[in-house]
Order: sequence, then structure tokens, then C-alpha cells
Amino acid sequence: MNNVYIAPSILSANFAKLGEEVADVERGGADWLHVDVMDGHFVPNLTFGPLVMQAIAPLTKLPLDVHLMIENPEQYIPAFAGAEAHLITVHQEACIHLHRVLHLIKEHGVKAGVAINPGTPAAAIREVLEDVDLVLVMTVNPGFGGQAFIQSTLRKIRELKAWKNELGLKDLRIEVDGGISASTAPLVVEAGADVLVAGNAVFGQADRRKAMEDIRKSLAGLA
Ligand SMILES: O=C(CO)[C@H](O)[C@H](O)COP(=O)(O)O
Ligand SMILES: [Fe+2]
Repeated sequence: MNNVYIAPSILSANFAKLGEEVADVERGGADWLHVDVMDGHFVPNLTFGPLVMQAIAPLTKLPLDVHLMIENPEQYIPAFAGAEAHLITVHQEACIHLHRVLHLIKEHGVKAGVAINPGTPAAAIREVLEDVDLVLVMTVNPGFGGQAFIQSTLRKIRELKAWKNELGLKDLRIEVDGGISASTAPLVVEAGADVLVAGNAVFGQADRRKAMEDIRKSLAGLA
């Protein structure tokens, strides 16, 4: 399975040495770097904003995959675009005017993604599939790293994969986030995911290269 990207989430990194942590996963074979932005309103946790991203961006060549778990995300899109985001993902649940917000991201020259929580049906993003570069299926309830994978989300990944094929959206990426490890990666990839966010399963291990290799090995044999 060569076409599957691994995006380590810095939520599980050691924030006191963030530069070294980013360099470690880059050397270890990461494809993207996943940046979890939380506001204490949309989710019950707080992380960091565009200033921290601005500090990370010059230290890495990895594309920055920004996951906004915030209310009113449209207010912050210019700041994250200016902080070298490669892709900005907003939550369907946080956007009244979802279509407008997705196009605002693209107007800033950044790829656009849309995320759904475990309790949100895939149908909630059906009408914007042709407007986005990526859909993000949350496989845990957002807010924290290290939670257990929710099995019922597999159904939604299959549904989105079927719509992707039906609409001929060959470049649309299907990302999963939460509880992804060498045990759950084959399940989500078999269902149709092709970007795997992994926080605890990568940064929680002493040898990050091995952790990512273990995830890739778990996919051997899948078409
Ligand atoms: O968006 C997130 C949480 O809201 C994180 O990206 C996610 O939890 C990754 O952590 P882990 O792989 O440890 O579950
Ligand atoms: Fe995330």
C-alpha cells in the first residue's frame, strides 16, 4: 500500500522540544505533519495557534496538515494560510456556511478539508465533496490524543469511498484521525482511508521510525 500517507500528530509530541520532535518524525519517514488546533469551545481542550505554526514551518519540509477544532474558523484562515499551512481542515459542525468557508480556504491558496465527528453522518458533507481536497473522518471524539478507536466509523469511511468513486474524485483524500495504530490501520485502509493521522502510536513510542514502519507493515497485502 504505497499510496497511504502517515501524518504524525504533534498533539502527542513533547512541546518543550517541538523542533526536535518534528525533525525526528521527518527523518523517520512521515509524509505530512498533523497540527491540531483547539480553542476550548468547540472541543474541551486548548492547544496552539498560528504563532506556534509559524515557528515550526521553517524547521520542516513536511506539508502542514492543519486540523481546526475551533468555532468561527473563517476568522483564522488568513493567519493559518500565512503560517504556511498546506491544507486547512474545518469541522462541518463548526460551519453554518460550510461551502463559503471551504472556498475561503482555497482563495488563500491552501488546500481545503472538511471533518466530521463520530456522531455526524457522512451525508452532512455529501454536497461539498466536489469542493474539497480531503475529507477527515474523526475516529474518536475530538479533543484529546490517546483515545480508543470507534469501530462504527468504518461504515462512514466506506460510504465516503463509494461516493468518491461514484463522482470520479480520484484526487480526493480520505483521512482518519484518532486511535490509529498498527492494529486499526488495516481496518481503515481496507474501508477506504488513505491518510492516517497517528499521535500516540508515533510520538508515544521511543523509536518513531519503527512506529511508522510498523503501521506501514500492517498494510502489506491490502490492495
Ligand atoms: O484531532 C485529534 C484529537 O482531537 C488528534 O489528531 C488525534 O487524537 C490523534 O491522536 P491519537 O492518534 O493519539 O488518537
Ligand atoms: Fe487531529
